[in-house]
Amino acid sequence: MPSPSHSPTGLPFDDIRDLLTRMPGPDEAAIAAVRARDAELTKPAGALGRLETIVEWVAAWSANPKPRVDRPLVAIFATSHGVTKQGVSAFPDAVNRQMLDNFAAGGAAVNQLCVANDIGLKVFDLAIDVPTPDISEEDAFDEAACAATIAFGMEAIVGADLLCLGEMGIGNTTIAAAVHHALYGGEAADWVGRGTGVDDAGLARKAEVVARAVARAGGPGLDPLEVLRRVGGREIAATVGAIIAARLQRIPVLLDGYVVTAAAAILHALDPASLDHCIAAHRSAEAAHGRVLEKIGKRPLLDLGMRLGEGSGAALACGIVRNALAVHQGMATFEQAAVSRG
Ligand SMILES: O=C(O)c1ccc[n+]([C@@H]2O[C@H](COP(=O)([O-])O)[C@@H](O)[C@H]2O)c1
Ligand SMILES: Cc1cc2nc[nH]c2cc1C
Repeated sequence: MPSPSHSPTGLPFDDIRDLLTRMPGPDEAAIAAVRARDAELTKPAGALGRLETIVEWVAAWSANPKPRVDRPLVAIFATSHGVTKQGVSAFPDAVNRQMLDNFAAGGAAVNQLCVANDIGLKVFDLAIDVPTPDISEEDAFDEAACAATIAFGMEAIVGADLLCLGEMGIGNTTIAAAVHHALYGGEAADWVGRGTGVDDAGLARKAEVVARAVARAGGPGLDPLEVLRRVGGREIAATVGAIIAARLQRIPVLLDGYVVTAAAAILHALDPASLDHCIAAHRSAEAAHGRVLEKIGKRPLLDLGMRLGEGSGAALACGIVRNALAVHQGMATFEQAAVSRG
């Protein structure tokens, strides 16, 4: 007998929908404690701008009135995509495994950002040698496989107190564009960008492939989990699971670039409140990223023209979160420092 979670009846997606109805909310007492201390610190009220709301956010979603980040983690979900046979990337599929080796050897950009910011790094190989079907021809998954990959992403998140989500997968800016086109409509061309650096002909091919994939899948206007199943990919499914698991475990989340945001957009379409424990680390240079961030109501922390993926923007933003917490915890109060209040 197959287990219920591998049933072809549609049960697994219902389990995921059910989980979304049981997600914890913010810890209001922890937010109040942070605000009370902030009012005593030796600075004009509000003078640290968004650093102040970042501290409240960590308190709210870690349920800690004295918020800390001691064990931040970058999690990279890596996989391969059959859609690359349509000529939508500037790089070959072989880069996927080569970059897994590079992550393991410490040679990737994210390795150095993790060293520089004292962040743990875990890379998850999601059947990287077995690409999902080309979404312009076939659905990426059946429901059981899609739900199992979401579950894998949920299981992957253990022991961190701040989660930086990243990915690796040649062709996945096309996948993310298809997800966004299926969720938000418009023209396929509105959602494609240059990814790893395709030329004008490559960009036109991406738009045509995304249009074909979404039309084949029956979108726009599909249920969000059906969008994931039909035109998504394993790293996006696992990221959906990781975002849910982080919420259940009270771990705040930093979202990386365009591809990670596709997972967030699926959850947002299911329930906008499901992303309240997430901050957009940066706005990637991928053309449509800013538009998707607006759709999901996230103002990015950084805008450095980065378009690497692999969690690099989230790792950088982790440093800002830790700086915000250090300032909040370490500053003197007006009374302690004998500084006059205004
Ligand atoms: O997330 C982003 O904003 C982003 C923007 C451009 C490229 N990427 C990375 O580049 C790969 C996808 O690019 P492409 O051109 O192969 O679709 C994949 O490994 C991503 O991690 C990621
Ligand atoms: C070299 C390379 C490194 C990456 N890291 C994340 N996506 C990537 C894509 C390429 C091509």
